[in-house]
Amino acid sequence: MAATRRLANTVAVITISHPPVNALSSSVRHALVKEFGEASRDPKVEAIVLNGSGRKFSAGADIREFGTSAIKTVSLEDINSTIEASQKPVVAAIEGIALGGGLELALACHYRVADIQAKVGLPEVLIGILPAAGGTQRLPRLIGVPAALDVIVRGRHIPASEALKLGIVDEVVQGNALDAAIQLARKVIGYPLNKKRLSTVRISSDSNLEDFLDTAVEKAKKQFRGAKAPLACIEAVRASVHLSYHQGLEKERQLFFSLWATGQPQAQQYAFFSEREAGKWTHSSGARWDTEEAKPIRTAAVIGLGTMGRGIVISLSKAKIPVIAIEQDAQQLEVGKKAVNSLLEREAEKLKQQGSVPSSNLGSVHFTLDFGELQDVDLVIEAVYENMELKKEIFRKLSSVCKPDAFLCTNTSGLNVDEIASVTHRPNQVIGTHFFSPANIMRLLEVVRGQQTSLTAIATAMNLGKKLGKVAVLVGNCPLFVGNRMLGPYLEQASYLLEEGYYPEEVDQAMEEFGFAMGPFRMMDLAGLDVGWRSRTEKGLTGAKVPQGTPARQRLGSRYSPLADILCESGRFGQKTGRGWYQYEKPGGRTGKPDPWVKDFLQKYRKTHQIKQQPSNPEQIVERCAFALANEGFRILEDGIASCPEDIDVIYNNGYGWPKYRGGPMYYASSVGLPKVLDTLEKYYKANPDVPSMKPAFLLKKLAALGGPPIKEWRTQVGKPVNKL
Ligand SMILES: CC/C=C\C/C=C/C(=O)SCCNC(=O)CCNC(=O)[C@H](O)C(C)(C)COP(=O)(O)OP(=O)(O)OC[C@H]1O[C@@H](n2cnc3c(N)ncnc32)[C@H](O)[C@@H]1OP(=O)(O)O
Repeated sequence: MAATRRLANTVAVITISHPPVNALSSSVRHALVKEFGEASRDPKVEAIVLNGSGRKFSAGADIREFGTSAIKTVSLEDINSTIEASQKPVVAAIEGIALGGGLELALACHYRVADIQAKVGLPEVLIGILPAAGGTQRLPRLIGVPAALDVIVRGRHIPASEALKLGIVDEVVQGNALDAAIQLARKVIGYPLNKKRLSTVRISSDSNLEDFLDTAVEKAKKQFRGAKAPLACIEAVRASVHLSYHQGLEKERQLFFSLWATGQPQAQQYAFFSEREAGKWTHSSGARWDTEEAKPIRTAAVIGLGTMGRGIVISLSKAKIPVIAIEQDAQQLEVGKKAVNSLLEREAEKLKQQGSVPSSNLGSVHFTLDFGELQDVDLVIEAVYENMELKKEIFRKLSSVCKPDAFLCTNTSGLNVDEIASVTHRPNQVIGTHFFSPANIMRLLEVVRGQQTSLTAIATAMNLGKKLGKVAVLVGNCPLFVGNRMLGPYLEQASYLLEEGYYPEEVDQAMEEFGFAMGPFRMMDLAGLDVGWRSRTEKGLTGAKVPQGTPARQRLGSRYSPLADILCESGRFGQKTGRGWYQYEKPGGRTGKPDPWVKDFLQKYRKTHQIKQQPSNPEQIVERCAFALANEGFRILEDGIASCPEDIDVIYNNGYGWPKYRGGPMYYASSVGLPKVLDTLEKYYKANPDVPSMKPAFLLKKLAALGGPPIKEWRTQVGKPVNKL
């Protein structure tokens, strides 16, 4: 049964029952109509309470129904209108979650009681739509336009205590929200309900409100670059100010359909489900997320307190895992300790504001220089800088100090996990955990499986990722893994574009208008140009190891751009030195301005090398950079380094600033059309046979020959996996 009804004296309790999250599917909506109708007609019933089974009110509309005929049967807003118009008081008992349509349903009730652990919100914007069951009209009428706009446009999950302050709920209880709701329902029998019907409330407008809404539009355009849903949300809320409730509803409905027509909701909903699928890893042996048991991680250690290590310590502490933090000398330990403690203070402050007690919600952090203290920890994460010899030295030590069943993780961004594991006595317990900077904020975790990594180690690392609130994606072991490997051809194209006549700010602007959080040159300046330079020097691509007589723009017979090397040779490492592809106000400065030095340097460089200049075409910038990414993604699938295109997209959406409303590079390729992607790459490669990264991948050709099947069918075409996963 999708909803059940029982009688508690004169109060009917209607319980939504659709595990795991009580999504308001067509069958639930039908059941609600039936149960609510019967309760309303039953003369023994004087009040009605609405709750959800499994201590969850509801996660809202069933997202899988969007775009299907099921969504057209029984509209949620019709149910909401019926509830609001009820002559008997209706109380929502909110436990766990009331999100999206779930909160819209609760807003139609006359009263709302929430359990202290509950979270409420209207997160539709995060899946590319707007609250379209009256939410954009009722919430501003309840809590005012500014507060409602913040809730709707940011889509955040609001803790019950804050919801009470905002006025979204009437009561928050420590104990049983259902009992409290029944009590309240009994108490209000016979009270007038008119003021409790939000659709009847009028919002008074003034010029300040108009200015506020106009500013919100400008802010949203900058903040959400290219995403349509936040702007539609603001338009809908604006309608609540100017229009009657019913006209506002009509506007909400129109905005919903116009958003749907942009294709952004489909991409964001694909991204939503892909994230959930990433947790359901499978292994070529047949083992899966639901057959392998993760070991509990009660204590952990982090080696190295640089930027990455600090973020990882905070992540573990926020997941209530006590951490031992190690540095190599007293001075570095002191610096790291200060930085970690200041971040922890900020976290504690946030917890206090949410009404939580920091000491019981943050794991303790103990700082030491002594590896001997690691003998009892369940898991260690090494986070020193990218140097194979240093990492091996640390893993040798860990192997002899840590208890035999402790897991040893390396936070490498691309080094060989097998080589690191080879110096230990327990390569089966060694696994890559590639965090993204800042590790306490970024959601992505690449879990890198080595040849000998055990299934238990995989299950444990994936589970730890979830516990840290991250999206963990299992990938195979190859140089640079998935995300950074794809970055290679992308950055290569960006550099070639500079050689051919563009400037860093033009390439960045095109990619940022496409929706990237940051264009390639801003990204390199932020990360530090010296990182790639060091790696290229080690590989003999630049510096003293390059054989005499090698042409400046060629390595091993392929095209090579030395631009970044030349910048580094001039001491331009990016933000940290105050100069890179841009100039900054000071070393460590954040605001980059186009640099006349770079312009002059590029002009001279092009002249020296007599490079043919391309006419300016921002579309070409996007095509070359985005298709280079996707092409490498196809190769990664062929190699068995990622198990499906969805995983690659999850990595790009959560770790590399790819715009979620474009789904990810593989989804984007699919939506542009694989034959077109293939054709563009083929033309480019024919004209530039010295750029092997743009040679169309075999899998791309195979899928394009099939006419570009939907992305969910690609998996079957990948062929026999190379068993890297
Ligand atoms: C025409 C009417 C138009 C508009 C009106 C209303 C619109 C809406 O309500 S849109 C939906 C708004 N709600 C959300 O965006 C919430 C989305 N869900 C979540 O944020 C999370 O799932 C959660 C906080 C509810 C639970 O998180 P967690 O405990 O970590 O579990 P999972 O995320 O793994 O989810 C478990 C399971 O449930 C599926 N699921 C979650 N929400 C929905 C949903 N709204 N519709 C359909 N399915 C949902 C999720 O995919 C997982 O299932 P699978 O493992 O099979 O994928």
